[in-house]
This record gives sequence, structure tokens and C-alpha cells, in this order.
Amino acid sequence: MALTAVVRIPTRALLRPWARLRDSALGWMEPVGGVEVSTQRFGSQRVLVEPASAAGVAVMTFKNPPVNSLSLELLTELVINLEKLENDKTFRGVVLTSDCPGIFSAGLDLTEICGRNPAHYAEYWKAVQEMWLRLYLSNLMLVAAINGACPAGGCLMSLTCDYRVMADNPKYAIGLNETLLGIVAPFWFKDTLVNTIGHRASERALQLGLLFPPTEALQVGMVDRLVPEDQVQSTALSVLAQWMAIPDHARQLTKNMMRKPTADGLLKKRDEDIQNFVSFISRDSIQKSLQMYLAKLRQKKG
Ligand SMILES: CCCCCCCCCC/C=C\CC(=O)SCCNC(=O)CCNC(=O)[C@H](O)C(C)(C)COP(=O)(O)OP(=O)(O)OC[C@H]1O[C@@H](n2cnc3c(N)ncnc32)[C@H](O)[C@@H]1OP(=O)(O)O
Repeated sequence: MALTAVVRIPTRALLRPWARLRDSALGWMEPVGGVEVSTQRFGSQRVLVEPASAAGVAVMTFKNPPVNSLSLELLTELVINLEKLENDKTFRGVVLTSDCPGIFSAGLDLTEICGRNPAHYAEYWKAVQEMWLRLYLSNLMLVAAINGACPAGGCLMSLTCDYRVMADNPKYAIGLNETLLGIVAPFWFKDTLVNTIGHRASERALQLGLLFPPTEALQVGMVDRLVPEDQVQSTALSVLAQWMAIPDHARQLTKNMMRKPTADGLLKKRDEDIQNFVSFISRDSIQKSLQMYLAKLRQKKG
């Protein structure tokens, strides 16, 4: 159902974005003259986008059951919806979260990188690159509300955000566990992790394929805050409200200064990276490892 109500935001708040926090605390969200803010819910089959009650904020929820694996479709929908939010200048911040109970995202969809042909691997990898580039360089403030397990590609996705709030449930874990599957995290996964937790901790985590339970993830700096499960989204929204107090132009330029060199590393050799991926993933030994890993996952229930 489309919600088409329109809220008017005072122009002064748009010119002085940091004033919004204070103003909203004073309950200024009365319709007054100014710029129109759409409160329309949009999205697609696997990605739902809903404006939050705070002006300028949206919640993007992934709903690709059972485990929010990053299928080609999910990746494509994610990028399209992010672009929509970026083009709608009324949005300044987005919370990324999951609709799958106990799982933020299981990472790359193993069925996309196992038993397919080279053309498919190339198309898929391009979509993975695109997801990372768009999220990592987004001008929007992104906060990950990690409400469940967050391995591999799921962890990468959360690492592109500006802040991570995780559910304090020892059943959940987060990390780049690629080596456990017999595969290798590419250099831009590695760079994203190094930029978050530093070189030494990344080297250890990557070689051992560590999946950190929440307390350890907080200690190592992989997530920024732990909260009870039912407060993950509300905390992410309140973190965004604090970030909204910073003038956009200054924050965006700073984010770009911090991240562009890392993104350039991939932008300069996207095609080469795709070729490396295709030849690596097509190897018989790698395909065997992936098949065994998938079979183990499937057997778990039996
Ligand atoms: C020289 C260098 C060159 C560079 C080369 C690059 C190489 C490649 C780099 C690849 C980079 C990233 C890799 C990834 O992201 S791979 C994915 C890694 N993900 C995982 O290891 C997580 C696996 N899943 C789990 O651990 C668990 O499923 C869970 C997420 C903890 C949830 O547990 P659960 O008990 O709630 O659910 P479960 O019964 O396990 O699963 C339900 C069904 O979902 C299927 N499934 C799970 N994960 C995936 C997945 N990632 N892709 C596809 N399908 C998945 C699982 O098989 C079950 O299916 P079914 O119901 O039995 O049919």
C-alpha cells in the first residue's frame, strides 16, 4: 500500500540541517510552509523502504528469506532503492536492517557462485562490486541495524555503513569467514575491514575466518554498539538523529576523503577484479569446496 501523505519541513531546517534535531525535539513537525518531504513507502520484492518518523530518515529492510543471501536480484534491488533514496534530496540517512528473524544476511548467495557458468559469475561479481561501491561511497548516512547473524558478504555490507548497532545475542556472529569456505576475501573486502578494525586485527580475522560473537565484535571495533535485540532498530535511528546534527556538506566531504582512496582501488581495476574472480571461482577445487560447504549447510537440518 502506498502512503502518499506529504509533510512540509521548514526551509530553515533544510538550510541548517543540524537544526533539525533540536527542532524535532521541540515537535516542529507540524505542516508549515517550506519544502515537501515525501513520506511514501516504496521498495521492491526483496527490499522495503519506509520513511521513518524522523524527517529525512528511511529504513531499508531486506526480505529475501530464508537467510537474506545476496542473490543477484537482492543486490540489484538494493542498488536501485539506494539510488532512489539518494536522488530524493529529502533523505539524509538510512538504517539498513533485515526482515529475516535472527539473520541480518548470510552473505553472498552460494547458489550464484556454485555450479554456474563464467558469464553468470562475471555478471554476479559485477553486481557485488556495484553494491559495495554504491554503499561505501554513499552520500547518505548509513547505519546498520544488525539484528542477527552477519557472515561474509553480510558483514561486508554492514562494514560499508557509517555505524553498526548489533543485537547483543551470543547466538549471532559477524565476520569475514571466507577462508572457512576455502575461498579468499578479495582485496577490497580486506581494505574495508582494515579501515574499520586496523591491519593486525584484520590479518588475524581474515586468515582464521573469524566470526566474532557480539561482545568480541565490539571489542575489536567491528561493531560500534550492542543493544538488546528489540532495541536494535530504535537505537540505529537515534544514532542517525545524532549524526543528522552535522552539516551534510562537511560530513559528506569528510566521508569521501576517508573512503575514496579505498574505492579507487577497485574502480581502477574493476574488469581485472571480475576476471580474477571468474577464474578463481571456476576452479574445480574451489567449486568442490563450495559444494561441500553448501551440502553441510543443507544437511544441518536432516
Ligand atoms: C586470488 C583472489 C581472487 C579473489 C577471488 C574472490 C573469491 C570469492 C570471494 C567471495 C566473497 C564472499 C563470500 C560469501 O559471502 S560466501 C557466503 C558465506 N556465508 C556463510 O558462510 C553463511 C552460511 N550460512 C550460515 O551460516 C547459516 O545459514 C546462517 C546464516 C547462520 C543461518 O543459519 P540457520 O540455521 O538459521 O539457517 P540454515 O538452515 O543454515 O539455512 C537455511 C537455508 O538457507 C541456505 N543458505 C544459508 N546460507 C546461504 C548462502 N550464503 N547462500 C545460499 N544459501 C544459503 C541453507 O543452505 C538452507 O537451505 P535449505 O533450506 O537447506 O535448502
